[in-house]
Amino acid sequence: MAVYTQVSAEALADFLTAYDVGDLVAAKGIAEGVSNSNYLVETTRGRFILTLYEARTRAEDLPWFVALMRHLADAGLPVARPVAARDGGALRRLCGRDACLIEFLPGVSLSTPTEAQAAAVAAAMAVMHRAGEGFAPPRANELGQAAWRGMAEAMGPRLETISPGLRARVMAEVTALEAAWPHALPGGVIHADLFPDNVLMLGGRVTGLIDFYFACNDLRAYDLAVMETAWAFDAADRFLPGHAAALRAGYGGLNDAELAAMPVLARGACLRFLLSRAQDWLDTPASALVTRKDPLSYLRRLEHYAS
Ligand SMILES: Nc1ncnc2c1ncn2[C@@H]1O[C@H](COP(=O)(O)OP(=O)(O)OP(=O)(O)O)[C@@H](O)[C@H]1O
Ligand SMILES: N[C@@H](CCO)C(=O)O
Repeated sequence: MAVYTQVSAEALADFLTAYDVGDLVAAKGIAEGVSNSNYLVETTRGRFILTLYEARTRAEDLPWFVALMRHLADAGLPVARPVAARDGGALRRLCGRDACLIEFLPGVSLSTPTEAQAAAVAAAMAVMHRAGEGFAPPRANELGQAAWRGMAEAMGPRLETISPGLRARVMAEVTALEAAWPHALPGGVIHADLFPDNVLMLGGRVTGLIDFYFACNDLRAYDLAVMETAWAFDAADRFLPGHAAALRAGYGGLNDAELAAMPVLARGACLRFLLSRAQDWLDTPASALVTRKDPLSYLRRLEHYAS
């Protein structure tokens, strides 16, 4: 359950007085998510999401994320707008954490999206990429290709406790991708984590793109490759070619170099999530309330592309 920081009703009511959002009616913690604490807050004026940023999200990056969310919402995308307090700021402190009150968006996250739903989200991603063209300054991808060797080496032999042979497999992949990475493809602002649990939908309509806390500047086609690794496999890690084709068709407009690079980009995406999940796996005790995501699911997806 992703409520690391407990907020009392008194503290929340006091926090809300900084905003022009009415009075507190109800609040409850949201179980989904692993990185930050989220509450659904209802006031006399409507519903909001309150996010308290935990250790993984760096405080100095928050103004960039807030500005990006506003920029994309202004461009007409279904992105939640951070609410400005009476003093104009969107970021405040609450219970010792940086906190942000965010517009509530309707919709639900899908556990088994259809091909048509995957295509609709990829189309929304293409619009998001175009809308990001006017956004500055750039923000480097801290979990991008240049970071993978360091992440793998920092875990070193501990990778073997997840699965025997994992360390050598990961290091070989790091080296292979260093040689094959297509650095020259078109770049821009990307979401970098657009998994089904970061999209809200009502039927075939995309009603929310959420969780921009890994957003950065990187290769646009890499963003689509991240989507493919998350949307085009079933729960048993079997590849779903129809979903992959729907994603590419929905996104549209990939040039020949991007299309040719997709298998390498998807291998990179698999390695990125294998590495971050392995970090979480090793750093989170099995007894913690947060559900650890399985790194080996991403090893199986990696082998689909590497074999
Ligand atoms: N703007 C919003 N409108 C409606 N619901 C939202 C909104 N933002 C977040 N949620 C809900 O809160 C849940 C957790 O949000 P989010 O995915 O941002 O958390 P997180 O801990 O940062 O995520 P992650 O596990 O991907 O790191 C979502 O699954 C969704 O149910
Ligand atoms: N979407 C990620 C978690 C946040 O990076 C995963 O499934 O591993």
